[in-house]
Formats: sequence, C-alpha cells, structure tokens
Amino acid sequence: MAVLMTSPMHSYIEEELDKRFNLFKLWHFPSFAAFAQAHGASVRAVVGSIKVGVDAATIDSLPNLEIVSTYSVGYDHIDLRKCRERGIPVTNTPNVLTDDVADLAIALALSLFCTISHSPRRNPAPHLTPKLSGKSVGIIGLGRIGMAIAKRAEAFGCPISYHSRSVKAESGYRYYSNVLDLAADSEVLVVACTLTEETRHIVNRGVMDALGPKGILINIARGPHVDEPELVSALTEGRLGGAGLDVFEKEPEVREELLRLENVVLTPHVGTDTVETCMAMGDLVIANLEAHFLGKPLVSPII
Ligand SMILES: O=CC(=O)O
Repeated sequence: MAVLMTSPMHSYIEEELDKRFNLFKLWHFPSFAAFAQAHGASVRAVVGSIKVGVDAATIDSLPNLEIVSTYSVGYDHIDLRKCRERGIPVTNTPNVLTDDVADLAIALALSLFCTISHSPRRNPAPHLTPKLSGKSVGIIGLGRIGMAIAKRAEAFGCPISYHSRSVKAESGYRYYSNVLDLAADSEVLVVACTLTEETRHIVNRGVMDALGPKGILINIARGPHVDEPELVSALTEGRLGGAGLDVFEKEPEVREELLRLENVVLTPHVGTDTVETCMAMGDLVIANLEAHFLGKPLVSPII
C-alpha cells in the first residue's frame, strides 16, 4: 500500500507509517514531477502537512489516490474542492492538539505582558510592565481551541468575549457579531478561527486601531488572518501595543521588520510541537488511514 508524505514531520509518524505502508517521502525526490512519473500511479494515500499541502495539481497527478490525511487540525492547505470532485475523503487531527495551541496563546500573552523573553536586552533600567491577570480577552473563533484559550484566560481572572460565525450561548461568554466592536472592547485579542476566504485579513487596520495602543494581538491560527504590512505599521507607529505571533502570512518567511520590533514575540509555527501531541497526531493520522483501508468509518473526517 503506497503512502506519500509531503514533508518531514516528527520521526515517530515517519517510523510508524514506514512500519505499515510502502512509504514515499517526497523530499527524497528531486521534484514532485519526478516522483509522480516514477510512482504516482501507485499512491493510494497522501499524508500532508502545513508545510507542504495537497493542491489540485498533486491530486491530479495521483490517479489512484483514495484518501488525504493531514497531520494538522487546519486544512486550508488541502484542495477540498478537488477532493470532493474526485470523491476523496480528507481527515485531520483535531482535539489532540487543542491544549498545546491554547497553552502557546497564553504563553505568548504572558511573554508580552511580562516581557519575559527579552527583558534583559531591552531594559537595563527598572521597567514596569502591564499585568495579564484581569485583562479583557477577546477571542476570534470560539471552536475547540478558542474555548480552551478562554478557559485558561478565565483562570487569570480575564473577562472573556468572542466573535464567531454563530452564538455559543452555552459558553456564557459575551458575543460580538463584529470583530471591530470585539477589538474595541478587548485588551488582548486572540485569533483562533479557521482560515477561509471570509476570515482572511479579519484583523485589518481598523481592527488593530480599535484594539489600540495598549492592546495586544495574539495569533496562533494562520498568518493570513492578519494584514501583516498593516500590523508592522500599527506596531511601529504605536497604534497597537504589541503582538505575539506563531504564524505568518508567507511562512516560513518572517518579515524583517517583525524580527526587529521590540513589542513583538515570535515563535516559528510551533503550536503543536510537543512530543506528546506530535505522537498523538501521528496516531490519529494512522488510525484514519487504517480505518479507510479496512473499510471502517474514518476517525476524524473533514469530508
Ligand atoms: O497549524 C497547525 C495545525 O493546523 O495543526
């Protein structure tokens, strides 16, 4: 059974896939075209990642492709339209990574408020920072990850508000039907929604200005949610207080200006990169592939 991995992942998933399948690692080939010509017809499953997704051209080059399983919760890098057209199911890795991503959101906020990551180089003189506890937190997207962030922020005594496609009355948090109002009433704005055409640049200049010079933006979702040139201007001009970013508009590139700014804390898209979570994600990818090949219901299907 031939399975194609699109990019290097954690060694655990590579080893476990290798034990069960005839595993092809795309990065061992000079190009996708070279791979497809030699082995494309044998591939029955693709394991994609946020680094190298699965686009229409890839799907078209694999005539016997039966399933796409992404080693991620997000699936904006998979051409779902094409998969639907070909009747190819797609699975992702929800739930198992929720805690880690929520932990990172809080870590970025704490790092900014307490200037943990760069206080020695920045402040030779005593310097007071704002506290995180009690700050109003606005969350864009109250799904699994948004909710986990809310629970953690609640433990810091932070009042929680949110914006999402639908009202989640059971959460007990304050709902805003538009992001601008949410930002205006928040001291920390966290992006935790799925990337779609509707949510691309959901954090635009107006939202940054509404968040204001003391406001902190945290993005642990996807880079294109935020208009990055506008973010750089807002941070440089002091219209926005700070930003904690795990994701960037054109990964793996990071804008030079962001690297230089002092009111910014950056991590290189590592929201799910703990040993335990990477192993659990690997297990879920494999469970989906095995279910598919045994004709059983998929564990975590998207389509
Ligand atoms: O970004 C990480 C993921 O989507 O799992």
